Amino acid sequence: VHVRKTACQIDITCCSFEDYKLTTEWLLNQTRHRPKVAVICSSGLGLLADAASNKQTFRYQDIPNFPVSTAPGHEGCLVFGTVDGAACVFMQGHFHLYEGYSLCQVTLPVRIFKLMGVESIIVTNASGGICPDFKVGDIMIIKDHINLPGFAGQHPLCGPNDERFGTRFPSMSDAYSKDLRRLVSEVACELDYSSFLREGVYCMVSGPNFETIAEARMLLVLGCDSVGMSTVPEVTVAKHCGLRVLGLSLITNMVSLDYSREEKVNHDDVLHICKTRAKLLQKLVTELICRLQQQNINTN
Ligand SMILES: O=P(O)(O)O[C@@H]1C[C@H](O)[C@@H](CO)O1
Ligand SMILES: Nc1nc2[nH]cnc2c(=O)[nH]1
Repeated sequence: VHVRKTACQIDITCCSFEDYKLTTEWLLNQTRHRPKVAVICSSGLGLLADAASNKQTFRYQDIPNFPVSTAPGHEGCLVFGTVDGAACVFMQGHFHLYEGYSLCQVTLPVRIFKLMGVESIIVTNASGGICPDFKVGDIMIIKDHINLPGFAGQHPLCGPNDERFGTRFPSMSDAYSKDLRRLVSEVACELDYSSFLREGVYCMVSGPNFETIAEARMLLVLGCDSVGMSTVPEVTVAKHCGLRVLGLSLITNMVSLDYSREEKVNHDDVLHICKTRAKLLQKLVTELICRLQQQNINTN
């Protein structure tokens, strides 16, 4: 892991291809699992890994080059296991800009998954609802995103491009796989989730503060349906290296658009809603992985 200067002379920590390879080989030497699906579990959603069997767990602090989770509600464990015979890897907790990590560190696991042979990645997060039709507890399939830090140069692909991962100028017009979105909506309908299933645009802000009312109003005008502090860097890097991406966002609070509203959002409430909805999300993600596995069997 190296420290280098960006064009504006900010020190950023970044990784070389050899760093990614070293961590990948270290993990592959410790486990027999060869996952095709990776799941990033956000704040309070580590439980998504509980449905896996034959589990093997590594603490982030024990994995070479891995950052450690400092955000409350993030267990900081990498869990390998099988779901309905499909080998998967789950990140129980992920990394955020507001923790002081560079976007290279935030996205490091995604490139390791790629080198391991992962093909599809399911990214989850907790977010605040901007769309007035949304309700707390809704599950939003991410259709698209707005990379607000990226507009200001905080972008995980800034710096020298390594062609072994992907092209210098990747397209992001189809960042979230249409097939996976269709499949997850079918699964959600069968599970009778339609009354709280949404689809929309997720906007990333750096955090760590929640939005001012003026910022929330601006996000509404910009076409955002929900806002959070993660996901976009991981998705951008996943898309860059050719992974199929599905994003699921749990609406944990409604963002205030009104100066007269007294209610204030806080992280404990976010974690509480995650806890109450984690089982539902777990069922959805597990069923989706089973379907992907069946499709694989049928197409091979
Ligand atoms: O890890 P995610 O993005 O799901 O967590 C959200 C954003 C902040 O980390 C935190 C705010 O409560 O929840
Ligand atoms: N930025 C932001 N992140 C969140 N994560 C969960 N809720 C929120 C929210 O209201 N705003």
